[in-house]
Amino acid sequence: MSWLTDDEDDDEEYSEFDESSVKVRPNPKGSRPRTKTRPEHSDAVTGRVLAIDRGRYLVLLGEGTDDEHELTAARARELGRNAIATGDRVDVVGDVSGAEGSLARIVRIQARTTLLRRSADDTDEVERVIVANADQMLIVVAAANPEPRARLVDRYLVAAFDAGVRPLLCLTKTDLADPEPFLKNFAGLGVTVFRRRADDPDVTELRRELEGVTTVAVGHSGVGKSTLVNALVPSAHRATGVVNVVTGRGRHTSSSTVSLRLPGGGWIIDTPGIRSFGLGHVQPENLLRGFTDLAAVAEDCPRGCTHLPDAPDCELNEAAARGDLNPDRVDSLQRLLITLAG
Ligand SMILES: Nc1nc2c(ncn2[C@@H]2O[C@H](COP(=O)(O)OP(=O)(O)OP(=O)(O)O)[C@@H](O)[C@H]2O)c(=O)[nH]1
Ligand SMILES: [Zn+2]
Repeated sequence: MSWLTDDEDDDEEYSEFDESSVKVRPNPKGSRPRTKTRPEHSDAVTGRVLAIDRGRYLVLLGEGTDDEHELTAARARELGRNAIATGDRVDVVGDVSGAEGSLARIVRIQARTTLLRRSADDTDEVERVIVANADQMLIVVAAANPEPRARLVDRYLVAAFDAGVRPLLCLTKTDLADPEPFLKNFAGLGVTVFRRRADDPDVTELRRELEGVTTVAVGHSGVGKSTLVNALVPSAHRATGVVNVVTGRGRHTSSSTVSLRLPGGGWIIDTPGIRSFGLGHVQPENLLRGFTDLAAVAEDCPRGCTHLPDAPDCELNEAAARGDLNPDRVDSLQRLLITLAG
């Protein structure tokens, strides 16, 4: 069990092994090593972190080449407390053969395109990195059993927009309930929505949206995320053996974050159910990044404008009132801002 499971106690259990607990830094690039004495490691090779378990990193080298192979690595001391996340591109030295029993060393983390984080709770400024370099976040929600909660989806959306990751919404178990009333909550967001039922094997549409990019799948336990991932990646059961490669022990796969290659190219990173998705590290202004149309208008807002419905002279509210902006869209942003404030 790991910190990403649905059980908070496990969070503690894992934390002893978890090196991804770092203080918030205003500059995400601050996570790159900056020691003057850093050796060059000119022989280092770059790979993709597929999975992490107890201080061991499963790294894919030579991706897409004839020499593609996995290896297990530990972090070099010089990385200090800089967190390495699944999806990170890392520079590796030492025995990079991937041979049985070999252990390489990660000496550098390459600059990230995106970084998905969470805090333990909303007041906590200690953040944990969940996934690096994801292009998209597939938010999986069941139409019923468990009942969908707009607030939880809002929180995922906030995290995605903050991270600069494109959110997608997938409603599962549509055989159990009509998802449309729930989906009305998100109408103004312009998020692409997929509807799924496990008795329909066709995932072509969703697969097309995931091809060639890296998507992190998130969802509360029991929503049918594993069922969905297995439909997307038919060999997932074999491939999720990566966790066993890392630990050398049998371990239930859905208790750790794993990277799975999609048949048409691209990656899906499956995270176990996350119960708490603290947003203590998110700056409200960062949310606007996901709303480029609104961000342009908000440039004319007074300094420090909250953009909430009662904000004086807020250009978003005024433009919506004038009919220059879609009020649904402004509402959606405001709901997320309220989520963050509340
Ligand atoms: N009726 C119905 N049941 C489904 C559907 N998809 C999944 N289920 C069932 O829902 C339950 C949970 O599915 P999982 O795929 O294990 O859910 P999960 O989100 O991966 O849950 P964790 O493994 O706890 O993270 C299982 O009993 C599935 O058979 C669906 O489309 N319709
Ligand atoms: Zn404003």
